[in-house]
Amino acid sequence: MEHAPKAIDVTNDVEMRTFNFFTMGIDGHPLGLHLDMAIPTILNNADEEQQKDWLPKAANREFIATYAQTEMGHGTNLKKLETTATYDPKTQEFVLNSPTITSTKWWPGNLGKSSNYAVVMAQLYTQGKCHGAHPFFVQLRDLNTHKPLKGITVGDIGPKFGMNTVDNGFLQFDHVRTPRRSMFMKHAKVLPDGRYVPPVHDKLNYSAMVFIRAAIVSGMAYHLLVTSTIAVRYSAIRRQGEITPGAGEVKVLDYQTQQHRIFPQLARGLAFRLSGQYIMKLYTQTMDDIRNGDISAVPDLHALSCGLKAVTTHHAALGLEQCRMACGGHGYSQASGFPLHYSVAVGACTYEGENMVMLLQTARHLMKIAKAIRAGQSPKSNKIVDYLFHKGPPKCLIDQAYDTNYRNVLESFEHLARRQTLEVYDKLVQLQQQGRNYEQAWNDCAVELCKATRAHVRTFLARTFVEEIDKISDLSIKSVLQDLLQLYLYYEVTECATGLLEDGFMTGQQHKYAKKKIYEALEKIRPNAVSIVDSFDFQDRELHSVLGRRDGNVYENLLKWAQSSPLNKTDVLPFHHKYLGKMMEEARQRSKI
Ligand SMILES: CCCCCCCC/C=C\CCCCCCCCCC(=O)SCCNC(=O)CCNC(=O)[C@H](O)C(C)(C)COP(=O)(O)OP(=O)(O)OC[C@H]1O[C@@H](n2cnc3c(N)ncnc32)[C@H](O)[C@@H]1OP(=O)(O)O
Ligand SMILES: Cc1cc2nc3c(=O)[nH]c(=O)nc-3n(C[C@H](O)[C@H](O)[C@H](O)COP(=O)(O)OP(=O)(O)OC[C@H]3O[C@@H](n4cnc5c(N)ncnc54)[C@H](O)[C@@H]3O)c2cc1C
Repeated sequence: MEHAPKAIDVTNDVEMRTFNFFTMGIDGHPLGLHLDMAIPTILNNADEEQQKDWLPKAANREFIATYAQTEMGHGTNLKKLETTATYDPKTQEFVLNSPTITSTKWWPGNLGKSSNYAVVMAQLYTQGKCHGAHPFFVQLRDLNTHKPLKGITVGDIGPKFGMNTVDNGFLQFDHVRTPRRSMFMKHAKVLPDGRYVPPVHDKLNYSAMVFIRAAIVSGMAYHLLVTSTIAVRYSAIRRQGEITPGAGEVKVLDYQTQQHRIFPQLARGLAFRLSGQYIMKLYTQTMDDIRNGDISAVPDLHALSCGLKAVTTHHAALGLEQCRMACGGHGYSQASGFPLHYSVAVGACTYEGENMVMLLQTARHLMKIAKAIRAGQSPKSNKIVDYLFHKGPPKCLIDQAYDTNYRNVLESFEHLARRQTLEVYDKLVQLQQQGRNYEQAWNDCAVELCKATRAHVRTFLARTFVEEIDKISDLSIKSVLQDLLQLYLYYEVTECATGLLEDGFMTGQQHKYAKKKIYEALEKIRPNAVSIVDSFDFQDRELHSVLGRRDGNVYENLLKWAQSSPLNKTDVLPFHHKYLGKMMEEARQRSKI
């Protein structure tokens, strides 16, 4: 038939994701971990033969797999995972075991009820020696009955803060045997006789985590752009109060405070989107390099993905909350769509590496660079960190008339990142000279180390935003985006003003100048705000929001939404006369006596 709907191609990743997303919503679905973590693990950690066997079946959804790493007792410190996989050369099998309560796998998405396979991270023992955590591809449930296999205890961990459409689960192994070839063998291997062959880089097993950290950056852009769309649209129909007495009530979007609350979230959403594209490209390139035997970019990718993940999830959480509050009372209703987006987005501050831990990972990388700088070494043509080696201007120049492509603003961010990085490095060295060991000194500097990472990530986000806008050739689009860029950059200057003022780099006057540029940008963005968010072309079913409806018919639909609540199916609730009615009747009778 000419107009028959085309079937979804389940082997097409983008098509599948879009389909899942529209049919099952944003708070997760049974295939989430299968698509986002299990398949990437197969792609990057299975050897050729394993891929040939597992990948087509995974793409075709002949099984559903999850990523089971975190345990009840350990999520961050992977060295202390307790699940063991002990090789038995006699049978050429691994024996998987959960020796303690705290070794119970806990949290993996879709593990509870949906998955019948899992990528399981377990401490690998062979020939009496532990080689650290390695991934294994393990069948959990019978393919026909879906019952757990012998020796496996599996279930759901119960309701959570949000994402309750995902069956996050628990899992225990009681000496479960799995073939030798169920170990992912692209990097490390165990030979039939039990000899261990180490990988070229011992963190290559962690590539699925790196993938999600990179993906999260665009994910957070999505959440911010969606919620600022809701807030802008609602603020453009909500009228309350007057700016000019007697001139009638204004749209709340006309208040400067409202613009200052919402527009920076829009600008950050765009910034995250552009950096999200950058880091995904870097991820793909690095994985290609690894396939060709070049692992040199692995530390850079790890450092950038950890820092971006931590900063963007934190800012998304704060930004979403601003959008909610900008919608007043109705923002607190589920009809706004905010509770759903908020509870999904804040999960990302924790999963895939707790944010502080991620900031500190990037800081490790920064400290190596600081060491090289202090040793007088030259930069190594690394676009992301080379600026740290260069001396910038001694004073801030943001208020100079000629600031081609915001060079002066970028140099301010660079100055702060450089100063913070070198200062905390010097402190680390000094503490060690005073007798602290490295780990103690590190802990004493941890807050400042996190600040160094944030300053570095801010520099990266800002530079990427400037460079990407510069590439746009359509002048009408460019000019609108330049307004958002202006807002973004000066907003970030004020956000880190303490650091810029602290060493006298920026003056109080320049701080005032940055604020002036923010207010100027808000004014320029206001007339285009609704068109900007409309241009994202989100469908109403994506926003899940009565307030953010594209047609702006908020009030009549809010009433319909409330009337359709299950509580309103009957005028009088069935148990009214049994409890509250009875209570009031008895009270009335008593007061008559
Ligand atoms: C259009 C739709 C949009 C909708 C919106 C969607 C929004 C979201 C978008 C996408 C999300 C998809 C949904 C996903 C659902 C949720 C999934 C959640 C899954 C999980 O949470 S899985 C579990 C994640 N767990 C963790 O992240 C654990 C955190 N811990 C670690 O990573 C590590 O242990 C550590 C980094 C803390 C330290 O590692 P460790 O092994 O102990 O190593 P060290 O000895 O400390 O370090 C040695 C050395 O190695 C370096 N290193 C560590 N990790 C890596 C790595 N991955 N790559 C490269 N190098 C690494 C480390 O820095 C050290 O380096 P150095 O010695 O300094 O040189
Ligand atoms: C919604 C959701 C989905 C998840 N999905 C999965 C999944 O599919 N698969 C899976 O395997 N796991 C999953 N997880 C688990 C998740 O990856 C971990 O919870 C996360 O990595 C944090 O680890 P933790 O719980 O051990 O936190 P902890 O490490 O116990 O964190 C507690 C506090 O200690 C601090 N802390 C810990 N170590 C350090 C340190 N070295 N330095 C400074 N501070 C430190 C942290 O900053 C934090 O403030 C999921 C979690 C959530 C919330």
